[in-house]
Amino acid sequence: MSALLIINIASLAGIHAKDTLQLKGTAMAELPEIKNAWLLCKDGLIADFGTMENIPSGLLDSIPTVSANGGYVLPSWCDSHTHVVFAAPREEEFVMKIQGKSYEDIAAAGGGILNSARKLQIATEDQLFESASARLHDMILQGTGAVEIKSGYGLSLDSEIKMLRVIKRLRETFPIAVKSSFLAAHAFPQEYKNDHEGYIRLIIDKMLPQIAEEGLADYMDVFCEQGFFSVEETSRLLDAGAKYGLPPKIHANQLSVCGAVETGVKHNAVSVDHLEVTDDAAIESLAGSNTIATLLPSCSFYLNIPFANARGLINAGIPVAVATDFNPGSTPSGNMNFVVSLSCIKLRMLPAEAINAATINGAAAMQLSDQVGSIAIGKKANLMITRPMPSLAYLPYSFGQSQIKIVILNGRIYDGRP
Ligand SMILES: N=CN[C@@H](CCC(=O)O)C(=O)O
Ligand SMILES: [Zn+2]
Repeated sequence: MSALLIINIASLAGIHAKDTLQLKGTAMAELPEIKNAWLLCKDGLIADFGTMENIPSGLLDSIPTVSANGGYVLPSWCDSHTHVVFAAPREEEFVMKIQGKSYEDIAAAGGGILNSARKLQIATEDQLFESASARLHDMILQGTGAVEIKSGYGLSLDSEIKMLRVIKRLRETFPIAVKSSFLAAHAFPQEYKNDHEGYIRLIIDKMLPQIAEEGLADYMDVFCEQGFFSVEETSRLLDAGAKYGLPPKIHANQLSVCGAVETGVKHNAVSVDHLEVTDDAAIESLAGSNTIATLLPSCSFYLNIPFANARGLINAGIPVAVATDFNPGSTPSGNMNFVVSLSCIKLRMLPAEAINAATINGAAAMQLSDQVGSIAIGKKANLMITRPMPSLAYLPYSFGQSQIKIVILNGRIYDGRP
C-alpha cells in the first residue's frame, strides 16, 4: 500500500460529490472548499480529507507526510483539447502574423496545418515521442493531470497512424490519463485540394478501419470551417467515426459561422470546441443538449481573434470547459494557469467558474470526470499544492506566474521522471 498525507492546507478547494460529473449554470460558480484541511492519498486515490482540528489521531505518526505550508490544494487541471504531438514550431508564421497576415492567409499560402504536416511526415516516431514528452512534462509541472491529444498533422495513412502511436506511447509512459482524438480531417492535403471526395474516402475506407483495429483513438475530430471541412463533409465523417464507436469532439465556429456547432450537437458530440464566433444559433442548439462547450482563450489571445461568449453560454445553462489548444500554429502554449487567467480576464468568468471549467468540466469533456477533476473520496489523487495565497482569486489574478509548488499524481509527488 502506498500512502501520502497532506497537512496544513489553507484551503482544500474543488470538493464536489463523486457523482457530480459536470457543472452548468449557477453551479459553475460554486467551488466548495474546506479551510485549514488535510487530505490522505492511498493507493493513488483520495482516501479521506477533513479539517486539521479533527485529523484522526495516529494518522500523523504512521503515514509519510507533506505540509502544504498554508498553500491551497486543488484538483489537477484537465486539458481536454491539445495537439502536443508535432514535429517543429512555426515561429516564422508568428512573424508573418505580426506583419499583418491572417491565420487564413497563411494557411491558403501553404503554411499552417500543411506546413506542420510536411514536417511531421519526415519525422520519426521516436523524434515525435521525444519532443511531445518534453512538452507534456512541462505541462504536468504547470498542473495538468489529464490531457486529450489529437492527430491531424499526418494527413496520410502512415503519418496519422504514426501520430496516434506516439499518443499511445505517451499514455503508456506518463502517469496521467491521455485521451486520443483522430483528426485526419484537419485540412485537405495538397494532392487532394481539388479532390475532397478522394481524401474523405481515404479517411473512411483506409484510415478509420486500421485505427479502430489497433484501438488507437477514443474520439473522432473534424475541423469544420470555411476552407477546411464543410458541414456536409463533417457529417459524413462523424457518421463514419460513429460506426467504429468513436464519439465526436469537433473544432467548431473558430473563424466563422457555418453550422459547425449545430452539426456537432446533431451527432451528439461530447464537446464542440473553440466557439470564438458564438452566434445565437450555436447557443440555442447547445442548450438542452448533452454537448459541452470547450473554450480555448489562449487561441483567441495568440491569433488576435474574438473571445468566445462564455457568459452567454453559461447563462444559457451550457456546461463550459476551458483547455489550452496547445499547437504550433494557433496556440504555442500548454499552460493551463494562463488559460484560467484568460478565462477570467477575457471570457469574464469568475475565478470559481474558470477553475471548474478547467477541472471537472474539462474532465467531463474527456469522459473522465468519474475519475479526475474534483476532490472526492475514491477519485484519483491528482492534485496541485500552491504557494500560500491570500485567496483563490489570487491564482488567476497573478497571470503569467505559476503559483504551483508541488504536483501530486496518483498520490505521489511528481518528480519529473516519467
Ligand atoms: N483550428 C484547427 N486546429 C488548430 C490549429 C492547427 C494549426 O494551426 O496547426 C486549432 O485548434 O487552433
Ligand atoms: Zn485544436
